[in-house]
Amino acid sequence: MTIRTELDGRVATITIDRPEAANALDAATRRELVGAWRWVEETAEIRVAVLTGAGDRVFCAGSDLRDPALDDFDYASDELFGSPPREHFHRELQTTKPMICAINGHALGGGLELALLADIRITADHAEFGCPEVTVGSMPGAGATQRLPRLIGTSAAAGMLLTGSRIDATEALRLGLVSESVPVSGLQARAAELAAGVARNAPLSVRATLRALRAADEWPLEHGLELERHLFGLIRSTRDRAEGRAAFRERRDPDFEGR
Ligand SMILES: CCCCCCCCCCCCC[C@H](O)CC(=O)SCCNC(=O)CCNC(=O)[C@H](O)C(C)(C)COP(=O)(O)OP(=O)(O)OC[C@H]1O[C@@H](n2cnc3c(N)ncnc32)[C@H](O)[C@@H]1OP(=O)(O)O
Repeated sequence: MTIRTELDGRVATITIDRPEAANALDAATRRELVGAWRWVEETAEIRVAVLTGAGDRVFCAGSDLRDPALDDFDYASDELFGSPPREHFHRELQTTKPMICAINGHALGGGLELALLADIRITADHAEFGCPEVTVGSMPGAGATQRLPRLIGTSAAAGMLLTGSRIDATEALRLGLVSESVPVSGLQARAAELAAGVARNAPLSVRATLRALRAADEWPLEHGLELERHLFGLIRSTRDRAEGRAAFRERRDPDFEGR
């Protein structure tokens, strides 16, 4: 097993555990990672997930350049990614629950692309970020060409993707690629604090907010506002909204049940 999963109350942690290979993603690890993603999605008590890597040097070095099984890997035909049809395979790469990425070191290629799937990214301050695919005759294949420019701007993304150059944690913070940069010794504790801050909130409210938030990257403003209005209407009728208002009036902590 090269993907470790842990559950602490309502917080799941997924760890890429191949430090001897810079946490690179060979075929087996990819399959285990998809399985972990699905576990998060299907486990009712999980309200938020943290994705991180083993060790304190590399988060993930991307695709395993030494795995012969990947030499002619084709997403379209692979039973893992080929269905649903290729054009939707990226939908497989996101859960409906919030994902925090605790970037414990260098995030390169597919490793950066995994981090881009998260909703909140915090990094160790020694980490470097890049997509070196073009330097090894490949190209980003798990979303960087679409997600990175939306996050940091086309010019900054082009500078990284076309040269294969890396940026450090300070630059990643300045560009908004990450929201926080901390010493690696405090990274997991900070990720756990953020995760707890999400897990204590009304789960339906969090998931509705996340759904609308994710649309902001892809939808025209008017459509996004319409989605927000629609979701707001649904949340208005939940038991948890009534509980939240009652708890405020009675000066007590709310007891959210996710309904
Ligand atoms: C629902 C969710 C499911 C998600 C499933 C999967 C999602 C899709 C992800 C697939 C990826 C898509 C395609 C992707 O866009 C393409 C790529 O990623 S191409 C690969 C790009 N990466 C690189 O080029 C990084 C190369 N490595 C380095 O630059 C350095 O190794 C490092 C990472 C900066 C670390 O440097 P150091 O600390 O100095 O350590 P070493 O270099 O000595 O490495 C240690 C050890 O690890 C081995 N190693 C490093 N990188 C890789 C790698 N990419 N593949 C295989 N092995 C790697 C290195 O050889 C050393 O091994 P040793 O020699 O000690 O045996």
